[in-house]
Amino acid sequence: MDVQAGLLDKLFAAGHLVETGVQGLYGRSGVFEDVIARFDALITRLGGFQDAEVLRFPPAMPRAWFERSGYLKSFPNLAGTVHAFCGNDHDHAALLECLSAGEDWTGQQQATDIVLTPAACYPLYPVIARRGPLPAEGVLFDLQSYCFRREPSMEPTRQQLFRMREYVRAGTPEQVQDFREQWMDLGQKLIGTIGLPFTVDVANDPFFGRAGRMMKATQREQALKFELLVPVNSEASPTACLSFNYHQDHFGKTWGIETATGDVAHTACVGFGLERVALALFRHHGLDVTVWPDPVREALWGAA
Ligand SMILES: Nc1ncnc2c1ncn2[C@@H]1O[C@H](COP(=O)(O)OP(=O)(O)OP(=O)(O)O)[C@@H](O)[C@H]1O
Ligand SMILES: [Zn+2]
Repeated sequence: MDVQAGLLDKLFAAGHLVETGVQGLYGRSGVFEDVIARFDALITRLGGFQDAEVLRFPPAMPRAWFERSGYLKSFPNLAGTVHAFCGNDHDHAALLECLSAGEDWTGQQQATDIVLTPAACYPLYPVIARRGPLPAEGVLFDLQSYCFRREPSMEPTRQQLFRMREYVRAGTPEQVQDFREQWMDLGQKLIGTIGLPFTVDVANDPFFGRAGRMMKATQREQALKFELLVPVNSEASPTACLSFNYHQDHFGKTWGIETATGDVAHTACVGFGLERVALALFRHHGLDVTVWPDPVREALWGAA
């Protein structure tokens, strides 16, 4: 049974999400934002023992970094590029004419040197590489960004602009694998603390096209991606709220990141889908946060 066929409508009616007419592009209420901020802070408290370096990027990155990252090879359909008007007075007049005639005016737009960030960790790898070889203990970063993916959907959990909090580790294979193991435990503890039912399962990224089929199979065989899933839209297909990714030497090779001993660095990241966790909380504990179970309120807002 589809337990929450009307979840999106309920969220609109409660004012937690604000409709724009575009699927997956929503405004958020103050309460919704507060839930996100509290959950974000809970992650920080849980991860506080790690001494991660905090970095924040705007939700866009240099096109040159994006091109080199390999994203277009794997996910061309999800990418979002920033285009802008680069014309003269004549082109401006033509644009306005198209606009008022209800015709396509976007032919005037040209690609800029900026693209939208597809995952919070994408702008980080070139920055790590630029700093030179890693220290012997490796490095750990704390990131958060709005991310764009062109995947319009009626499911409130699949948005085109959403926030991802991440911890990203770079170092030796042992260091990054230990990190991922540790966060697979901590992630389950975290979601348990806020009273959500979950399962953890091996997963794959949505690699594009025929070549992508092979990559999906390999990723699963090698157990490079795990997801923590919570039923939100339906019990039958639970939603990935956290993901635990081991990239092996993919980004190390792409960006020339070296360990202290001169080997290609390995990387891993744990990603928290902030909107998805907030939506899971509303789905399971109700649309009114003041009546959420005491332990959940305590975990998010502290003791009353
Ligand atoms: N379209 C989206 N809307 C909201 N949150 C998302 C979306 N895509 C991913 N996320 C969140 O960001 C986290 C990290 O992104 P990741 O690339 O691992 O997701 P994903 O495996 O592509 O998700 P899915 O399999 O559902 O498409 C996910 O665990 C999820 O919580
Ligand atoms: Zn990542």
